[in-house]
Amino acid sequence: MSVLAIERAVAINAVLRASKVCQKVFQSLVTSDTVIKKDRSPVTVADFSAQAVVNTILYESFPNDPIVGEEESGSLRGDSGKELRDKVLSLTNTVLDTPLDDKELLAAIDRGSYPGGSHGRMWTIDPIDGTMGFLRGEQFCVGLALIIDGDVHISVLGCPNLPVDFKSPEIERGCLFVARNFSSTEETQIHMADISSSSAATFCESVVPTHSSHKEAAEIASLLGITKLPLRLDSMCKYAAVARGDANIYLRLPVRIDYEENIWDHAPGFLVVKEAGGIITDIHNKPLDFSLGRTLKANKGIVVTHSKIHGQVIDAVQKVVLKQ
Ligand SMILES: Nc1ncnc2c1ncn2[C@@H]1O[C@H](COP(=O)(O)OS(=O)(=O)O)[C@@H](OP(=O)(O)O)[C@H]1O
Ligand SMILES: [Mg+2]
Ligand SMILES: [Mg+2]
Ligand SMILES: [Mg+2]
Repeated sequence: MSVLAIERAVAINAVLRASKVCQKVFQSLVTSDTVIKKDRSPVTVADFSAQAVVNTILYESFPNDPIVGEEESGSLRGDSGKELRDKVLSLTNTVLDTPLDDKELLAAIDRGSYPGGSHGRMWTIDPIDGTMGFLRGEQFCVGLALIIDGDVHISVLGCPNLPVDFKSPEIERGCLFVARNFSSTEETQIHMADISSSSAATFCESVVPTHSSHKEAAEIASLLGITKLPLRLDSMCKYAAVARGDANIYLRLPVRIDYEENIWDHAPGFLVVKEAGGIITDIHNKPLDFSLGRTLKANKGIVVTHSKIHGQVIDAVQKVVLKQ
């Protein structure tokens, strides 16, 4: 059996079940299923439930592994949280083999409170990445990664709404990306599209302009001679799109100087791209450092490309963003 084969299988099971939760909610979401967090971002019953599902499944197999998860159970507690808690609980129990009670649900969600760091094993989970895309009925994903001593070793991205083929999106949707170790006959190996000149590239960016500067991305595209329209996708589906050749560049350009990217927003996508042959750095051309806690404190922004054009793209990014 290959290295970390059990972790890989458990992670796939966890992400598939959490993706099922998201799909169930997706068809019947109402306003009261969503709360606005302190940073004014939304979180839905599906985010809480998907985190409870993943954390429960991880705990069954790896009770000693800490978890860095996006969500916490504060708004599900007490009398004020009862309505939401009941919804999250019944949703969670539709996909688990052994049902949880109230207390176990809250404990499962809060098992994601690990502060992160540079030593040993830890999982990181984004139960729904692209919650705004999820609410719009567009792209979102469930992202899970295993980090050991600061390096990402396993990652799984469940993308329930992603077309299997962008050329015919109406035919089939729903993709699961797994890194690393291509293994079975049911899996298809993906690669970055080969490209030698950045002018021929398609670039990916966030849908929401407060998550990544559209204006600066357009200036970078113009410097590189790119004429194709950007592919705007919510969530780590952007990493997946670049990894399988739908696009060639993913730019995440800081809008706020004080914003630190979360490790769960990038570790799962990072390994999918890396294994498909891509290069991932920040706008300073520094490698991403997942060993510094819950955020990528030492990095600013994200630049993902094929190795052949990474230098050209970084030069353009630095001219526009850093005025170098
Ligand atoms: N200011 C700022 N800058 C950069 N990133 C931010 C910012 N604010 C929030 N976030 C995080 O963005 C995550 C989703 O962004 P995406 O680019 O993947 O999707 S989107 O197109 O913007 O919806 C989103 O992840 P989810 O909360 O899991 O959806 C946030 O963690
Ligand atoms: Mg969020
Ligand atoms: Mg996210
Ligand atoms: Mg999220």
